[in-house]
Amino acid sequence: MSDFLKLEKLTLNYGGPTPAVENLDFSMQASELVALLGPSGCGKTTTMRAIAGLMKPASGTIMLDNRDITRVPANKRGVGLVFQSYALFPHLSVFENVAFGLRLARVSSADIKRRVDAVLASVGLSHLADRQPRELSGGQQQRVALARSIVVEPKLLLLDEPLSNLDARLRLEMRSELSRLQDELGITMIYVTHDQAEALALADRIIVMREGRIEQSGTPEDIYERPVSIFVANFMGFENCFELTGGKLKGIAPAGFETGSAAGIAWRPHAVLLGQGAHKGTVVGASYLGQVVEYLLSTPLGDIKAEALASAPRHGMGEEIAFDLPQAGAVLLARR
Ligand SMILES: Nc1ncnc2c1ncn2[C@@H]1O[C@H](COP(=O)(O)OP(=O)(O)OP(=O)(O)O)[C@@H](O)[C@H]1O
Repeated sequence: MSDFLKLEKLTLNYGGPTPAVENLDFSMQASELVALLGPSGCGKTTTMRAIAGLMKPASGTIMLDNRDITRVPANKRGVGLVFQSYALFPHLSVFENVAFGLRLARVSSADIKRRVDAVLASVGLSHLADRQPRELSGGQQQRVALARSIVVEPKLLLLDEPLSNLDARLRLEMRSELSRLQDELGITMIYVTHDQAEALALADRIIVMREGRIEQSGTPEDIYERPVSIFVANFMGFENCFELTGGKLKGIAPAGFETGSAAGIAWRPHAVLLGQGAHKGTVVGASYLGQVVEYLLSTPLGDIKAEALASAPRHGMGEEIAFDLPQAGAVLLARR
């Protein structure tokens, strides 16, 4: 299968001493949903701007559907963009907001009616077609923005933190809605987020970016279970990440397993065994999280976060507890 979108050695510069994005290579297939994940400032939005045609690359090429679009104007690329601020036209109804792009393209009134009705139905807004944006909730406005981008049938839809203005419940609702739309319509999408849970829930593939470069690319399972570096592990909730020197953690060889040439090792809080093991730590923090209590231990290895069932006997501040960092649940990290 040939690549639907292919970025080759893409370098993007705002004129500063270091490029915002450097030598980026990635490709995706039609109908794939790729999440671009990474901390603030790593170059996610900049990459999207370049794909959308809002920014000229310093070097490199962008191919979309077998066509070099590197120098094609934004409005001729067939790329749709949805930002976190949905910027609807305040004086137009929901229907007219969604119809806007089709009117510009001089689509016939009958076709506009058919296409807008279909898209409004698919985002569950048919009953609100005559409302003005100010009469809608944040989530509904975001759905109008989404409908407006989908209705023009872009080859590629770019979503830049589209849910970040919504409250937690709406985010969840919209997340499953996006997932359903993606399945139903098979739109090729790139989804920018710095929320790992959102990326895991939505994406076929995740690309983790760091300082303008790709740190790791893989399926959600790859990224969540097999991070390649301390950076990715930290980002994916391995809150106990340690550098290894000569296979040892602070001079101590992790008991019972080979660390080989790994540069780091990591455990999630739930993988740390509390109440038994060769290590000792002092409780310096405890947070009740509902199902579990998360303890922060001060230990000779550094701070350790460990979880215990909330139903288990609680540990008090200042208490010394034994703990184990077992092989099961540890990941070895090839890079820092
Ligand atoms: N208009 C601009 N002018 C100059 N530098 C910029 C501009 N926009 C972004 N940058 C810089 O480019 C780098 C990448 O920024 P970008 O907005 O792509 O990051 P991001 O990963 O999308 O971050 P966030 O999650 O905060 O949106 C950062 O170092 C940022 O400071």
